[in-house]
Amino acid sequence: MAAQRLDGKALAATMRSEIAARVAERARAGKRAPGLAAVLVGEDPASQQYVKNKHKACQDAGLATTVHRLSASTTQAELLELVGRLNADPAVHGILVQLPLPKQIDDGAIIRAVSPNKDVDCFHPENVGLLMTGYPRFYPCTPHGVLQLLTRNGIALAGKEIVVLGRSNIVGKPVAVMLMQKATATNPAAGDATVTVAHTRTKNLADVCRRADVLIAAAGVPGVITPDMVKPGAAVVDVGTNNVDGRWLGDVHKDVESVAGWLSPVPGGVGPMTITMLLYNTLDAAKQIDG
Ligand SMILES: Nc1nc2c(c(=O)[nH]1)N[C@@H](CN(C=O)c1ccc(C(=O)N[C@@H](CCC(=O)O)C(=O)O)cc1)CN2
Ligand SMILES: [Mg+2]
Repeated sequence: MAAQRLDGKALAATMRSEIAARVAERARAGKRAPGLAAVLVGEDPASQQYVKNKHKACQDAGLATTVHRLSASTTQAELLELVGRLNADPAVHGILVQLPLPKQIDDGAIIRAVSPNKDVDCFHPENVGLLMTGYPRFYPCTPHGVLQLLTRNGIALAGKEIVVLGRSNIVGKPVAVMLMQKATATNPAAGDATVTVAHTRTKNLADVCRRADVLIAAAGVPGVITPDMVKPGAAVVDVGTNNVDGRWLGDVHKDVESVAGWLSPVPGGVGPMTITMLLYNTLDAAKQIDG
């Protein structure tokens, strides 16, 4: 039997209208619109598309959004100067600097320069520390999108065996932390699950993955998860967005569809949820800053 679809496009549409309703409510109460400043350095086509999609999603939900486009030859000092101005601007509640940055710029220096109160990507070490200790200021967008996609489709996580394939700072590490943490009133997006992180040096990868009730594929390698690596009936979340010859391919091989119980598609799974959780964080930042 074919796996049930974890439809990120549909859930994103539902959640974006929920966010739009809350933004409209704030406007009726005389509050300023949550403001997102997106910074794009260079001409990478995928990054341009992601920023365009983020900008449009913000506009559609009633957020105030500006895109700052800088040339590929921008210096680190120039970018730091822009980030400093955005940190000081009261109309800006959230700042996102699209990654990757050109090689002359140290990503870490820019991430650390964004005010932690406006860090809607949740990349700043202060926010990573808060997340790690169970007192999140924000949740990182892709990991939060993965949790929402599972829980809002009725997939319970507490006590489950979850395998995360990938250990990046943006996805693998934070999603593993969120999935293993205890859910509390101040940390609701937590899985209470038993989590294993697998990566390029993992021995017997297929055996490890086959233990999973929930498998999160975030390796960045097209088709790396094959049917023999999946427990029949497992929920499989594909975080891979690999552009191969102009087509979007996930990390999960198409034949997994006949083994998994649930499967998120690429495109239309985690990607739209990542953008939605950015809107969620920008609204949250506005609440934290303006009340
Ligand atoms: N500052 C950030 N940089 C990057 C992040 C991030 O969260 N913050 N994540 C990735 C890229 N990313 C968001 O920026 C992202 C990737 C993919 C998608 C998406 O919607 N993908 C589509 C397929 C592509 C398409 O149709 O355009 C999908 O899966 O349906 C959204 C956001 C690295 N950089
Ligand atoms: Mg760099």
